[in-house]
Amino acid sequence: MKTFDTLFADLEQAVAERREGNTLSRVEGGVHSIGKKIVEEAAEVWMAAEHEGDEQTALEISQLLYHLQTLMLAKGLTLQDVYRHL
Ligand SMILES: N=c1c2ncn([C@@H]3O[C@H](COP(=O)(O)OP(=O)(O)OP(=O)(O)O)[C@@H](O)[C@H]3O)c2ncn1[C@@H]1O[C@H](COP(=O)(O)O)[C@@H](O)[C@H]1O
Repeated sequence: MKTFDTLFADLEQAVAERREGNTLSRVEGGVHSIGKKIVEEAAEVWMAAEHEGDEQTALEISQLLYHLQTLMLAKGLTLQDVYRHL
C-alpha cells in the first residue's frame, strides 16, 4: 500500500524522468491549474463527508492528497518543507 511519502517519491521520479502520465501533465500545467483542481477536490471531500459514505470520502481524500503533492512538485517544495510545520 502506498503512503504519502512513497507516493511523493513516485511522483518526484515521474517528473524527473518525464514519464508520460497524469503527474507530468498536471505539474506542467502549473500552479494556477493545480490550484483550481485542489479547490475542486477539497469541495468533493466536503460533499462526500456530508452526503456520501466513508469509502467515497476516503477516495476523495486520496485524490486531494495527490493533487496537493502535484502542487508541491510544481512549486519545488519537498516533504521536509511541509513536515517541519506539523
Ligand atoms: N493517486 C493518483 C491520483 N489521484 C487522482 N489522480 C488524478 O485526478 C483525477 C481524478 O480527478 P477527477 O475525479 O476530478 O477526474 P477528472 O474529472 O478526470 O479530472 P480532470 O482531468 O477533468 O481534472 C484522475 O483522473 C487523475 O488524473 C491521480 N493520478 C495519479 N495518481 C497516482 O500517481 C502515480 C503516478 O501516476 P502517473 O503520473 O499517471 O503515472 C500512480 O501511482 C497513480 O496511481
